[in-house]
Amino acid sequence: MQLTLRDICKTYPNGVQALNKVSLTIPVGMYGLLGPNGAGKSTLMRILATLQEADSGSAMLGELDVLQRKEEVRKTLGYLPQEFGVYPHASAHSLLDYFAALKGIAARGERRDVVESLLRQVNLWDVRNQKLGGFSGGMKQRFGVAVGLLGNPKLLIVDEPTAGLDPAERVRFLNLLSELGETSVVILSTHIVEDVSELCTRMAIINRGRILLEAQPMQAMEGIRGRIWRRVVARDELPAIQRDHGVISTTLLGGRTVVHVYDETSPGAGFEATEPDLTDVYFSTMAGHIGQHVASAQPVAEA
Ligand SMILES: Nc1ncnc2c1ncn2[C@@H]1O[C@H](COP(=O)(O)OP(=O)(O)OP(=O)(O)O)[C@@H](O)[C@H]1O
Repeated sequence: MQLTLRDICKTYPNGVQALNKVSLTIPVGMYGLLGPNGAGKSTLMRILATLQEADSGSAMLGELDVLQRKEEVRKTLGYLPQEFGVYPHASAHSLLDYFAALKGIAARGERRDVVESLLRQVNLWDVRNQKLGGFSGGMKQRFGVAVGLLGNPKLLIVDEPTAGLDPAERVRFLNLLSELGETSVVILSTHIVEDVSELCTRMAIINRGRILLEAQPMQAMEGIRGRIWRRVVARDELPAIQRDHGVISTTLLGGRTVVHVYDETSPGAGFEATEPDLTDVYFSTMAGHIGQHVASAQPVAEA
């Protein structure tokens, strides 16, 4: 089973074209959708979660038409939005039980078992009777995952999940997600490159409503090997370097500026070749050095 998107378009009434002919093939596993703020990620996630209409295009989950058969999709869908509003006075146990009932798990015994096993899975069983209002951001996220997993979804949509999590909670959360990618299509929308490089076997980069690159992270990094050059520069050298070279990113390291340049050959003295990481893939794509035509030229092997 896979999720196949074809030419999905969405323009908001104010004229913003949030999605422009988005086509993707998303197999079972963890799939990263990476892009900057305003790229269109949330719009696409909401459309796939049946919360918003596309103007045109199609989305098929196996044989199921996601854009038309909304009721059926909802039965097999888990959605973890950017902001997960919880009822602060409800306990984790009572609220999950309530959501389970809404999801159609009617028999009380079955519901009790499902709720217990999910709370254990997300490591909230010990605090099940505490009020959600007192939970940390990470605990709320994990509670959101438990809600998203009700009914064993075939399609799980996770929108910018790690924003605001401290490093330990983030690791715990990503580990939890990676367990899920074994049997379902899991789409992780994020602007954090590390979330994708740590978790996803496949990914796409989106900007201004367009898919710029569809690739496997490892292959994409391999594809730009030998073309990423690094140089540590003084701040006043930066404008000249930006003018003369294809600078894809500048970062600070211990107060110094580190420049990464995309070039087929050495850009000159002072630059050293560096092992590309997914951040280089991301910025090379955003700068237009690599893109759809490059990725599609390579056969995509099964993960
Ligand atoms: N309801 C709306 N009405 C008008 N424009 C909207 C609406 N929702 C989003 N947009 C615009 O559509 C574009 C895509 O927004 P979207 O929220 O899908 O991006 P995103 O990639 O999820 O960004 P972020 O990471 O900031 O949430 C942006 O230009 C945004 O301003």
